[in-house]
Amino acid sequence: MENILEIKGLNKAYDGFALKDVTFSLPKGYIMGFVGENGSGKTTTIRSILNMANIDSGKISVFGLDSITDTIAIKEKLGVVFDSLYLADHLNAKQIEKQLKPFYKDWDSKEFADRLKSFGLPDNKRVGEFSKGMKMKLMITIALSHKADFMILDEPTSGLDPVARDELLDILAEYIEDENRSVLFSTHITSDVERIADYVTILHDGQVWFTGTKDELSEKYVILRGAEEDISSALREKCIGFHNYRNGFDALLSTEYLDEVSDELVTEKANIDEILVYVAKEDRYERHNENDKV
Ligand SMILES: Nc1ncnc2c1ncn2[C@@H]1O[C@H](COP(=O)(O)OP(=O)(O)OP(=O)(O)O)[C@@H](O)[C@H]1O
Repeated sequence: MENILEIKGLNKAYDGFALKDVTFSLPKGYIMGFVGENGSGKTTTIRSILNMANIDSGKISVFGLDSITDTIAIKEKLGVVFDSLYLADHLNAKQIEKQLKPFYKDWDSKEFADRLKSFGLPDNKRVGEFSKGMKMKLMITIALSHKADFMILDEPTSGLDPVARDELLDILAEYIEDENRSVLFSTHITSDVERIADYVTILHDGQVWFTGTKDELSEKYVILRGAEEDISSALREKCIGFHNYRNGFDALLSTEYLDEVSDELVTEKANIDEILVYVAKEDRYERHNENDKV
């Protein structure tokens, strides 16, 4: 399977935060949801892909091209949607087209006009007066008009109402129907990932905690519940985000340890939101223990 995006051993340090050996890839024809707690490094990774951050080490390829030396060729076929509009507020869509067109070999004015119409976007209103959903649609219109084969969206659905979100997800799902195209989108709304993504990458504290298909993720972890006396200390050690409360405990467990689960304990499927919460709890638990040692 051909990869549209390959990130290998990406390291990027800021004061107090670092992306550590970030490695994942996205095949052509698929949508990847990019998730992780606030400050886990999603935007920094996206900025690294776009050559907007000076990476310390690692290699990033987009369409098989190098993200640093082939930036111009990559931009020709890459559509970028940020949650804040990067276009001049005082211009209308028509004027924006005029500005952008010279930068793209394959700019398609008919596609631009047709998309504006189908998205119900006026071409004579200043984009500064657009709603958030309208701005998202305009950025997507631009990506489609220069025939982008890969769309990277940083939190595209945050702040959209449920109807606009639903519409945006439909647009992305339709976009990859042409099997040569892919989408990478970061989000905190994991139900959007459950709904349209084929692949998921979970970033935690600057590191890839999981990358793979959504099915692999849901097969890899379960929630384990029960009374504390029914779990062996060996199995408890293997739990992620173990949390005990008055009537028992819950934790995330890798399915590779299912044969160690006693009959008294209960397992349940875990959704992405739940997985993220257990991963964060594990971290808090470790930190708490470190504090205990001091
Ligand atoms: N230019 C910068 N200079 C210094 N630190 C930075 C810079 N950009 C990001 N950081 C730090 O890097 C860390 C990761 O930030 P990043 O925006 O990549 O996370 P994120 O996963 O996108 O977060 P969120 O979900 O809250 O948007 C944060 O601690 C942030 O303060």
